[in-house]
Amino acid sequence: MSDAAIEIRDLRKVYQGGKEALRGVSFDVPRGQIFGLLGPNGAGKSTLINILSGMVNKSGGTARVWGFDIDEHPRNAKASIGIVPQEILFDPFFTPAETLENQAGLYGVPKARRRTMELLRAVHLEDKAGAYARTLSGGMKRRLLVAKAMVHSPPILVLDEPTAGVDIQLRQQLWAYVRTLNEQGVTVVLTTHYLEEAEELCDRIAIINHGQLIANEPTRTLVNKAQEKAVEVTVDRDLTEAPAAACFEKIVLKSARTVEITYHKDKVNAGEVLGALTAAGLGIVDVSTKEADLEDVFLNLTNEAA
Ligand SMILES: Nc1ncnc2c1ncn2[C@@H]1O[C@H](COP(=O)(O)OP(=O)(O)OP(=O)(O)O)[C@@H](O)[C@H]1O
Repeated sequence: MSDAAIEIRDLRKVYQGGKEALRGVSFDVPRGQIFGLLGPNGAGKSTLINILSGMVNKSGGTARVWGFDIDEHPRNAKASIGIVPQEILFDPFFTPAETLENQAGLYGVPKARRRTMELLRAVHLEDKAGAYARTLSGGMKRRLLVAKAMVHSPPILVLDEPTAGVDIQLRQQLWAYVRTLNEQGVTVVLTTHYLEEAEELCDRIAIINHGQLIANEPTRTLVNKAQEKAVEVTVDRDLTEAPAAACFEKIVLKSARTVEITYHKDKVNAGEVLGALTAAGLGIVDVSTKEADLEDVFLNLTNEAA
């Protein structure tokens, strides 16, 4: 069996009407990781996830989930994955406990192996076990969806835009739970528009744009690819204007003695940037660097691809 939790090869989807949502996407999700699938609206992320969960039929290519081909072993493939969908859909007249029991029944989980209360506790909903689903807040419903995706204890959990409409505190709780699951061995795939979140959580990130894969790398490597880097430098005297040098991409006077300099790290290094300040007759008192964030990488890559 392959080491990948999910293996996707040349996956294609053409919707009725001719829209090409996926144009031959191939990648692996390694087991045990938190894997981020990023891309702008309409890039094809939900289509890809819906193909894995059996909700959308692919037009071409292959996909294996936990080693099971989705065409040859659809039941095993489905049993290996828990999906938290983008849309919140519940029967409003079931309570959270009933919702989980029903889902467990659907997956054939024997009564003795059901973990309804344990799951509700994990998502901080134990005190809502008997409340109608319609009385839950948006964030609570979202957490119930995560619990629902885990009732059959799948080795892979997929979250499609899980934090849309979830406030910061609940988001932190949700991520804490996702991290705990991951520490227990669950492979996690998440799609998100929150690049910072992907950067903070994911071991590896793939980016799709217009139905094509444009990046698939460890998060650190991807972040390192951002070519622009900024340093904030405090100098030893008041400045009336920002000094100029050829190696600065941009320089901004932040206060009388502080400048922020942006440079291309593939063209110059920080030493040369600071050297240019010294050459201008300034003494350097303090330096702090600003890490490039994923937003920069993402914009660079999507622009390149366009
Ligand atoms: N059922 C459908 N019929 C026709 N076109 C569709 C259908 N579902 C999605 N599409 C189109 O396929 C493309 C990919 O959509 P998809 O929902 O997979 O993107 P996404 O990356 O998940 O975006 P978002 O983050 O906005 O959900 C879009 O252009 C979308 O309009």
